[in-house]
Amino acid sequence: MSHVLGLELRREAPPLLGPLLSSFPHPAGSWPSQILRSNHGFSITSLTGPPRLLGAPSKTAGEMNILAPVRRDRVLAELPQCLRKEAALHVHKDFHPRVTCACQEHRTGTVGFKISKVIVVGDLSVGKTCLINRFCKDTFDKNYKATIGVDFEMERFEVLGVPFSLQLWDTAGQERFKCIASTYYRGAQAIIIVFNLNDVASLEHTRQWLADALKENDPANVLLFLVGSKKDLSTPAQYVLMEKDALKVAQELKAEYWAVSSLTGENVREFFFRVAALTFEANVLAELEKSGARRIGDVVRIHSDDSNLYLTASKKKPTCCP
Ligand SMILES: Nc1nc2c(ncn2[C@@H]2O[C@H](COP(=O)(O)OP(=O)(O)OP(=O)(O)O)[C@@H](O)[C@H]2O)c(=O)[nH]1
Ligand SMILES: [Mg+2]
Repeated sequence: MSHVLGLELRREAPPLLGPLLSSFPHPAGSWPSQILRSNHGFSITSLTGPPRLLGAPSKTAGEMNILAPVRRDRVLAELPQCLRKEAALHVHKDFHPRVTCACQEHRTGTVGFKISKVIVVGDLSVGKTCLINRFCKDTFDKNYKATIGVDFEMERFEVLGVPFSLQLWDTAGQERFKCIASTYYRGAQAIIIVFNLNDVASLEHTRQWLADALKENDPANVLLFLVGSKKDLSTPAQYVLMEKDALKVAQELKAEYWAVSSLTGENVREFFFRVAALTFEANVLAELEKSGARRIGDVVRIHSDDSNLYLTASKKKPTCCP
């Protein structure tokens, strides 16, 4: 047994734990992944005081319950549809045929063991924390408590019969905590940029939030979502006006547009299911491309066109199922 950075480690790891934890939350991709990539077969048995930075996530591995079974209401058998066709990552009715086929034939590689990182950014008080809490805990707090640095939630899904996990990173919108939060941007597979549907300045600022997040991530490998929050506070007429502007920004950013209310729950579940489904789809396509390239012993493409689904999903013909 050994202690590394406050983690009590034991050899004899269950085989699934390595890949699961290889993307465990960590500042700038450092500690747990290094431990678990060391091929010694470690497993985490308890946490004896991991390094606590100001603003670092408050949860421990035990609290995260990383191996929790998938809840019945997190099972996706079909592709959830976009909100607005004008600003969607793609508008296909079903999952990519290659993805469906791979899932049926159990050829999804390591996708079922991976945790995909999703970061949520946007101005202070736009409702990022409430959005995550509405989905993950089905709660809503009307009192504003600023997020200090970052926090995260884990959500387990089953997509087309394959387990799939999202790590939702809730970041601080307040300027003074921004530099802490931005150290957690790296390695995101999806970026959710939130603005307040009742505050046009927060929509304007989404460009800067995205630019900052993309400093740490390859634009070709992330899915973008632009989310208008607090829909319950707009009258229908106000909403229509704001939506017009928001759709333009979403098209400019190549992001999929959503409008939600964490107070009423409107569109919250639909939105996160869409995020899970599209992230899963991109992961499986990338995995298939990787294994295909390996099989023919040719060039391994690192950047999959399919992972950037905005308007490009129909570029390739499926090679397995019709
Ligand atoms: N009416 C209404 N209020 C909301 C909604 N979502 C959030 N709020 C309120 O807006 C305030 C800010 O919400 P938070 O979720 O804490 O905002 P945040 O974006 O996480 O803020 P920072 O952590 O400072 O970046 C709180 O008082 C919430 O109750 C919503 O959908 N409708
Ligand atoms: Mg917050």
